[in-house]
Amino acid sequence: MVACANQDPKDKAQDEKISRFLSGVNHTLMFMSGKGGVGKSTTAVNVALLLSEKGHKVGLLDIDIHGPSVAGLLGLKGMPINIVNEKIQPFQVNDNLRVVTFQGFLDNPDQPIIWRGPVKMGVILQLLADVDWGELDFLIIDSPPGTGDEPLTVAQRVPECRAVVITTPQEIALADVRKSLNFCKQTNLKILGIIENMSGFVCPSCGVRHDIFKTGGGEKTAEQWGIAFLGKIPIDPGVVEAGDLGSGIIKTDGPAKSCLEEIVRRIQENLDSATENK
Ligand SMILES: Nc1ncnc2c1ncn2[C@@H]1O[C@H](COP(=O)(O)OP(=O)(O)OP(=O)(O)O)[C@@H](O)[C@H]1O
Repeated sequence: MVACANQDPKDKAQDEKISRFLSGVNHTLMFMSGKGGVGKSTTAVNVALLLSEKGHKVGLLDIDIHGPSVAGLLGLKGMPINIVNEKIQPFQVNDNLRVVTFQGFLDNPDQPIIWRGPVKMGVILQLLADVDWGELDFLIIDSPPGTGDEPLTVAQRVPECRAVVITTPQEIALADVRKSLNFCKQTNLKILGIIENMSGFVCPSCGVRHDIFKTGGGEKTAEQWGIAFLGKIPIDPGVVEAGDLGSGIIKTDGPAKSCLEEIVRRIQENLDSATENK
């Protein structure tokens, strides 16, 4: 059930502000998942890094208020937030990648955020409306798992946004993904496609493949729902290492890197054909 309140005049002004601030952004993608821990932030961060390495201007916005991971995955823990003329200045990670995460506002990153919905929504709206992104080819939004205030705010306030849904292949994750897909339908959030993460593991010592969380569930779900399948990423210890070091998958040479490169290619292809068919 989607509980959408009637639009308040204040909302209209806020919406205008959001579209003004995002007017220089070509594509906005929200990375979502039904279940926690399926690798949504890892995928979002690495897709952003790979796009930026290809020369695209990329913004990465972490709207996971309770468990932000983007700063850690990029090795940026403790980065301060810079505000100039009341506009949040994104942190420059490389020539083409700029990042904003709520973590930058916290003095102590280990302090839990204990807020109710309206306060949280105010912060998310501020992260959408007050960041000085400038011109971007891609804005990638990393949302927390599930269908709460954070993805709902983006779905309602950023009409040009498209969802990229991450899942692992086993039924317990797919059951929650179906909720995410229904959420997209009910909020009219366009879906760019599904990514299946942690899809099989090839033992580096003996070369035998083990489908630890099964395989193919994300692809099958995409087929059943008539949604694009963007690709599979295997379990790769290099991904964990890159995440813990904050270095990004770009610096690894395991099997996940080539799969992510292929996924980035499909994301671009699908966006191009979506734009042509507009
Ligand atoms: N393909 C993979 N192979 C191995 N480990 C992975 C893979 N994808 C993600 N991981 C690891 O799984 C853990 C969880 O990943 P991540 O934080 O990206 O998940 P999430 O879905 O964003 O979680 P949250 O519920 O906090 O939003 C991390 O330690 C990450 O390194």
